[in-house]
Amino acid sequence: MSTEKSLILVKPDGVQCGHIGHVISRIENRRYEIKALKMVNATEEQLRQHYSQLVDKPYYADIEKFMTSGPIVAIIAEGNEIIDTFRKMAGPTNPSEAMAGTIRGDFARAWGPGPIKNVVHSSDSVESAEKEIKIWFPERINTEN
Ligand SMILES: Nc1ncnc2c1ncn2[C@@H]1O[C@H](COP(=O)(O)OP(=O)(O)OP(=O)(O)O)[C@@H](O)[C@H]1O
Repeated sequence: MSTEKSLILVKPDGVQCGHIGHVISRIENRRYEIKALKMVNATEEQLRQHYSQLVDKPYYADIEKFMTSGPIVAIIAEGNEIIDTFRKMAGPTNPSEAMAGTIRGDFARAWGPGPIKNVVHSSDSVESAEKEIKIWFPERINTEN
């Protein structure tokens, strides 16, 4: 048993299409605990930190444009092995590959021009979660609680 925190973002497409509640329900139905939650407008600096492995990719400008196209909801959720499990619950990065029953399979618009719009982000490791919680919740002094 390994209790972990994950940083989950409801991306601008998820907010605009009315899926905040759906994402929260998926978290709560799985009996994960929501430790913090807020709506924010992402800054370019936050995104450069969050997507530091992708800033050199040709599609980074698309990511930035998409992620600043509207508010996002940032959530810290905690639970047993939440990191791997929630990524399975979200489905693959490309929503056209995501099965029904996953968040992206159920709520993302699978095809269309422009950047991949896939409703949610969630941390991919304990280290990423710690880094991402600091980016999106800098006001939290003690991330242990
Ligand atoms: N080939 C691509 N073309 C356009 N956008 C992409 C591409 N690959 C990834 N992205 C965008 O960059 C984001 C981060 O990609 P990453 O490979 O980290 O996938 P992920 O971990 O499933 O997504 P996220 O980090 O947002 O949860 C994706 O969610 C998507 O919006």
